Amino acid sequence: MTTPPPSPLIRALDLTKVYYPGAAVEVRALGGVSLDLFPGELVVLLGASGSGKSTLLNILGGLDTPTSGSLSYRGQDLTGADETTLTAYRRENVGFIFQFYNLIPSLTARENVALITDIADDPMDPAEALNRVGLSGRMDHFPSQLSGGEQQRVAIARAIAKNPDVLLCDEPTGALDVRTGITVLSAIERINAELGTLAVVITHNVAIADMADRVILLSDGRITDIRANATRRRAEELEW
Ligand SMILES: Nc1ncnc2c1ncn2[C@@H]1O[C@H](COP(=O)(O)OP(=O)(O)OP(=O)(O)O)[C@@H](O)[C@H]1O
Repeated sequence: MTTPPPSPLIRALDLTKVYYPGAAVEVRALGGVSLDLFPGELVVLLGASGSGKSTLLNILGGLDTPTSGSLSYRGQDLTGADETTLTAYRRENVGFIFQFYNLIPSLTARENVALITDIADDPMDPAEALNRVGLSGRMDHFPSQLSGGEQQRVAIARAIAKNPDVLLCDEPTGALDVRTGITVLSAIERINAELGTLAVVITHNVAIADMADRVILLSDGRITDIRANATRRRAEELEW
């Protein structure tokens, strides 16, 4: 008897995205992307600047809608969903991390995380979320009292505190030096391992691809290769 393949958590079929930034100007950011993402995997989305990585991630997370194609989450079709449905999808299932941390300067690390846990259905304690990213000793610090890497880890704690199934990370180390970037990638790796959160990490840094289960290469709005790493390198071992 053969084991049936696992069901994808997110399925994207033939996604296109066309922007019209000015009269008679058309930018085709995605040219037909099909992709299955599975529970618990760590995926790196690799591509040059302008290849469509952020556009794809934003559509996968319900922050943006495709021009054509379809998107489903756990078999629920989200294509053409209204803003209320997409907001519920994001709020219940998706944590986002961006290059810049977007923390509220007048709130402590714990309070920044609590902003989310206060409105989530089944959140973890803010202290637990901060502990999971190695910041148990920094809970009552304000963002200005934290390093860039620590601020990004607060942002990760905020993203995971609502127990999402999906963590979407857009250039999470883009503003950080190598050493600090690695502490941030280690935190993402730990969340993926301990909570089984599907993690998708956008980067243009080839070295980061080694920490993934699968690497998806994007070029000119199309997937040009999907490869599985036979073994994953630990974030701690990465160099660039
Ligand atoms: N709101 C928009 N209006 C017009 N064009 C856009 C818009 N957003 C993105 N684009 C264009 O779509 C293409 C893909 O952009 P996207 O930001 O997805 O690429 P990226 O791979 O994430 O790039 P980077 O690594 O530089 O962030 C680019 O040519 C970009 O200029």
